[in-house]
Amino acid sequence: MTTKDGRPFDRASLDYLMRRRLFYTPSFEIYGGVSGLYDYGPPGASLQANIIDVWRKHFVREEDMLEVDCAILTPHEVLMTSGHVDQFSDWLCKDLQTGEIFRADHLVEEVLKSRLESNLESRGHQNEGEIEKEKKRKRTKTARLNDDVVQEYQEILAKIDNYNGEELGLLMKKHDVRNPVTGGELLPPVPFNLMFQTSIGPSSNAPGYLRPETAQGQFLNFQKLLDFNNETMPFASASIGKSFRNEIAPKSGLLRVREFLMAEIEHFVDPEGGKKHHRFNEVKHIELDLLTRDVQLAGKSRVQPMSVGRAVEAEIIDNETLGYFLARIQLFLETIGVDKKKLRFRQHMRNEMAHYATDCWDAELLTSYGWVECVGCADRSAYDLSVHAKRTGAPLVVREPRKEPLRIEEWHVDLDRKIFGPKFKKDGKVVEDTIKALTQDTLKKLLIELKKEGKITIDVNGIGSGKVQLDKDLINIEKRTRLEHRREYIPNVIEPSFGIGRILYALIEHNFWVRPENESRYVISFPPIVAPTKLLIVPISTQDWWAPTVRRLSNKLRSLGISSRVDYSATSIGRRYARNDELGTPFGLTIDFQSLKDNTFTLRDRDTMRQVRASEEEICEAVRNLTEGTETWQDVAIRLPAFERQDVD
Ligand SMILES: Nc1ncnc2c1ncn2[C@@H]1O[C@H](COP(=O)(O)OP(=O)(O)OP(=O)(O)O)[C@@H](O)[C@H]1O
Repeated sequence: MTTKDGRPFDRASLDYLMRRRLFYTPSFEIYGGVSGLYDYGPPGASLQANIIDVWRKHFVREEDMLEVDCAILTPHEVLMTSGHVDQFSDWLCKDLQTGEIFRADHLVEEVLKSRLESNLESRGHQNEGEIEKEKKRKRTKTARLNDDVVQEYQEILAKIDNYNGEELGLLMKKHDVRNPVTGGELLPPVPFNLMFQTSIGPSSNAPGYLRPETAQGQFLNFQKLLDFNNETMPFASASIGKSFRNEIAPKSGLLRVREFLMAEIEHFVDPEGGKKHHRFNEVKHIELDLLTRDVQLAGKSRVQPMSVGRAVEAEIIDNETLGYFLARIQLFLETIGVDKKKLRFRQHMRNEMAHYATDCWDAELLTSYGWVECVGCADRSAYDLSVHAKRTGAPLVVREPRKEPLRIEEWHVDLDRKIFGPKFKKDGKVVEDTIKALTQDTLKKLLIELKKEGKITIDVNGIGSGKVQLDKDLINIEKRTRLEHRREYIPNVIEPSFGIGRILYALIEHNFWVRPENESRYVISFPPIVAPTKLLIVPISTQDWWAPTVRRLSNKLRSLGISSRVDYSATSIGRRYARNDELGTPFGLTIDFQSLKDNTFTLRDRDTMRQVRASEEEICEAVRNLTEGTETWQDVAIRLPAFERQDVD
């Protein structure tokens, strides 16, 4: 991977910077830490808050979404109904000898990738001495792979999210995947549920879980939200909050953790009429880099750039609403500063999706750890509302008056009560319920039988012989027409689901670079909109006489809604700027002796290190425009006089 300016990306330096400047740090570190748990320090917490702020404006406010904040502790029954208790699992395999535990799909991926890499390396060594080659072959064990095996490995890797436990077990056997450190054999993969279980209340007989996603709370409140929205469809709810997953093997810093912030949208849409979106026209020209299901099935990872309009038209993306959100996700990621060249949308393969989903795309960001899913966007159909409604009896449905009443012709059953009651006595209810539950097709067939035989026989569970005979004096079946004035349906749900920690980390990687003229000077070029601090105020020396001016400027900036920090430290201006370049602070304002005389200040741009000098009013206005995004640095540099001062240490 390379940085924005095309130089090799150096993860070790970034990791060091993250810790040193307290972007984030392992939780409970002085107790030895717990893997997969992190605390955010001041710049990290502020960056996260700013990303969330943009998210709220971009999605919730822009689309009048109904934001909710639901309980994290979730009763067992809810997650049983949603399918999480039985299915929210990853596959783990254990090394009996060492007791080590691996996540099966990640292990297969890592082992095959490393074999491919060492195969490439060994080919590169073909001209070296025979002894050297032999040593290398022994070390890497599988170094010489023939072309068929290379192709097979590549195909497996392209579909790695697609395998179930049994298939992963077979792959491990076939390709001799073992404990990478000891070479020990592993037991076949078994499912491991990712939810943290707990009990609610003192009696410990009310089992519950920490929620693994925020979605369920939104589904359970559907009817109340629909009512709040004046029964108007479509509408979306949104929620920002912590979710918890007991990951088998947390790794890659913030990318796979056990507690993380999610921002999720549940957009409820009428399943009839092709799931159109009334604002689709606004986004249909937007180009997305799509990695389609078909390309992955062919074992490839080539993206196809395509406008979202074309992709929906060609039925590559299932429907307009899903396409609309994919485009909006891209716009959001670009706004916060994600590098568009490092963004792609990967379509899920059929058996990778939940069985009820009709289509699903992940927004993946390229990081030094490879492509990482940062936003999932799925069409979950009517699954969630249907299962909760069925389990609880709550009507999670939309009832709408029809513009024109619908004429419905249907088969109807009449029973002669005078004969029915005495004939079936205590079995009457169960017989009647069974008749009521007969489908239209069955009734049609029974009518033919009734006409022909003068009687019909139906199966009834739970009574003596399991069958009852009904003759034509007792039952009448006929077609009737009724007018339906209201329509009732269960909405489908399109769900964009954002993992804020993954986005935050990828954003940092995409904006991290090193000044070519001084390799120890790191910069993070956050756009002002998300930068933890927008402006650094730097008095030229530590004396007290700057204090009134600093106070006045700070107050003024605060009243303009611009977050600033003052650096009074006794080091050189250049050092102070460099420290803030590392924090991603986009602008610096210097107060010097000239400022005390004529109330002019200099303003420095982090990325170009260029400076301008102007009056207090002009500088404050420029800072406001720059942070609100109504002006760029180039605009300001044209408008205001340049100032030449080196960033000297
Ligand atoms: N363990 C985790 N750590 C950090 N973020 C996560 C984690 N699991 C999921 N997310 C984030 O939540 C989003 C939505 O969750 P979703 O259930 O779609 O993820 P997932 O498909 O289970 O992810 P993965 O396959 O990587 O485990 C993801 O796109 C990701 O950004």
